[in-house]
Amino acid sequence: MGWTETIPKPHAVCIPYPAQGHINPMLNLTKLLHHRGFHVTFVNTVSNHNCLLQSRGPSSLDGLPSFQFRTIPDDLQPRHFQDLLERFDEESATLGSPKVSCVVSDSMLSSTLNVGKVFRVPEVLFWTTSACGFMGYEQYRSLIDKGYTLPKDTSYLTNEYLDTIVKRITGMRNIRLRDLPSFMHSSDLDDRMMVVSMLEDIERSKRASAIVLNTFDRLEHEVLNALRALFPPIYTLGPLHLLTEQLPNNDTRSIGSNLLKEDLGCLKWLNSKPPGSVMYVSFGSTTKILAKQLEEFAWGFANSGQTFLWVINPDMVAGGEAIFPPEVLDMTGKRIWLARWCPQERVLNHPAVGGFLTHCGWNSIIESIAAGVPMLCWPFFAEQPTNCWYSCGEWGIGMAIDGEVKKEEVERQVRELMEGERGKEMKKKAMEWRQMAREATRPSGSSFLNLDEVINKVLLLPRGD
Ligand SMILES: O=c1ccn([C@@H]2O[C@H](COP(=O)(O)OP(=O)(O)O[C@H]3O[C@H](CO)[C@@H](O)[C@H](O)[C@H]3O)[C@@H](O)[C@H]2O)c(=O)[nH]1
Repeated sequence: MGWTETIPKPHAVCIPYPAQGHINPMLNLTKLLHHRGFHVTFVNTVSNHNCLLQSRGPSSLDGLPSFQFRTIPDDLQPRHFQDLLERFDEESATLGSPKVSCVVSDSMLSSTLNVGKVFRVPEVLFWTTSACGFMGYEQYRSLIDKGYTLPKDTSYLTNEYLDTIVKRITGMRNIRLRDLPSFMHSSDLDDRMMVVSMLEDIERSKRASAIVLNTFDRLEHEVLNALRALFPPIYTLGPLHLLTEQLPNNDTRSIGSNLLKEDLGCLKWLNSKPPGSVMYVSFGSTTKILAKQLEEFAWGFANSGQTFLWVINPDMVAGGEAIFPPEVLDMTGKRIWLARWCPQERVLNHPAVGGFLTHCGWNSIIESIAAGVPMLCWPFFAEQPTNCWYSCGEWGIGMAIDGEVKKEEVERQVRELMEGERGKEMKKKAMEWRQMAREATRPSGSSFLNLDEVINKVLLLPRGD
C-alpha cells in the first residue's frame, strides 16, 4: 500500500439551518467539497430527513461511501451537534472512518462555533443571504444605537417612518428603513426575537475561521469590500449551483434536497410554450400569503392575458388551504399551470420562461440571475426587501410591486415585464449578469478560485489535537 492511501481523508461536517432556502445551497457546497476529496457528512434534522425520504424515495439518503447523511433532533440544541462529532471520533477509533476535521455551519446556527472550538477544528460560517442582506443585518447594532428602536406597536410604522433614509451604510446610498431586513421594523414579538438572534449571529460571525457567501464579487463588490473590513475572511462562491453543474456526471448528481415532491409535468408543459412567453411565479418555501392576495394575483394574471406557471404549495395561505378562484381557472385554461413544487433551477433555465414573480429569497434571486430572467419583486420579510432594492435599483433586473397587491397593478406590471420596453431593458441587463455569473464560476473565475482558497487556507487546516 502506498503511503498516500494511509492518510485519512479530511472530513467536513456540513450543517444547514433546517429550511429549504438554507439546505439547497449547503448541499451544493457539500457536493463541491466531496468532489475536492473530502469525506462529507450532511446533517439534517430528523423531520427534514423524513421529509426527504418521502419526497425523494426511501433510498435517496443512502449516500455514498464518503458522502453520508446524519440527523440531529429537531430542537437544534448545540449539545446534539457536539454528541454527533463525538460519535465521529469514536467511529474513527473503532471503524477507521475519518475524524471530523472541519465544520461548515449555517450562520443561523452560529452557536455551533463553540462546538467547533471544543474539537479544535476550523469552522466556516455560511451566510445563505446576499452580501447586501448580510450587511443589512450587520447594521442592526448601529441602527439601535442611532435610536431606531424597535416599534412598540404598528402605529409607529407609518410610511413616513419607513421612508426614512438611513445614512452612511457603504454601498447602500439612499436606502430607506423599509428596504433593510424587516425584523427591525416590526412590532411582532417573534421578529423582536429574530433581531436579538441576528445580533448574536453577527457578533459570533466575527469568531468564525471564515465566512462563505452564495454570491459573486462583481455583483456586490462595494458591500463585500465593506464587509471584508469587519469580518474574518469572506469567500464568495456563487452562484454555487453553477459550480455544481460543472461536476462530472457522478453519483452525487442524483442527491437532491427538495423537501416536497417536484412536479415534473410542468417541464413538459413548458416545452409546448413559445420562448420567453411564460411567467414563473413562486414565493419560496416559507411565505404565507393572505387569501385576498392570492385572489388579487390570480385575477391580475388572468386579465394580463399572459401565461403562468405558479407554485402554490398546500400551506401557503395563512390560516387555510390555498384555493385558486375557479372562475380564473375557467378563464385561463391552458394559460396556467399550478404546481405544488417544481424543479426551480430547471424551470428558470427553460427557454419558455420570460419572467419571474418572486418573493426575493436570495436563492431565487441568484438562480434567476444565473438564468438571465428578469423579475417582478414582491418581497415579504427578512432580507428580501434588501434583495429587492438591489435588484430593482443597482442591478436593473427587477420591478417592485409596492404596497397592497391590487389586480389592476399586477396586470399592468406583468404586461410591462413580459411585453413592455422596461421588460426588454431588464432582460438585457439580466443576460449581462448571467454572463458575469458564468464567468465567476469558470475555472479562472473569482468564485471558482475562492473555493480553492477557502479549502486550502481554511478547511484543510490541521485539527488542533
Ligand atoms: O417550487 C419550487 C420553489 C422553490 N424551490 C427552491 O427553493 C429554494 C427557495 O429559496 P429562497 O428563494 O431563498 O426562498 P426561501 O425558502 O424563502 O428562503 C429563506 O432563506 C433565504 C436564504 O437565506 C433567504 O434569502 C430568504 O429570505 C428566506 O425566506 C430555491 O433554491 C428554489 O430553487 C424549488 O426548487 N421549487
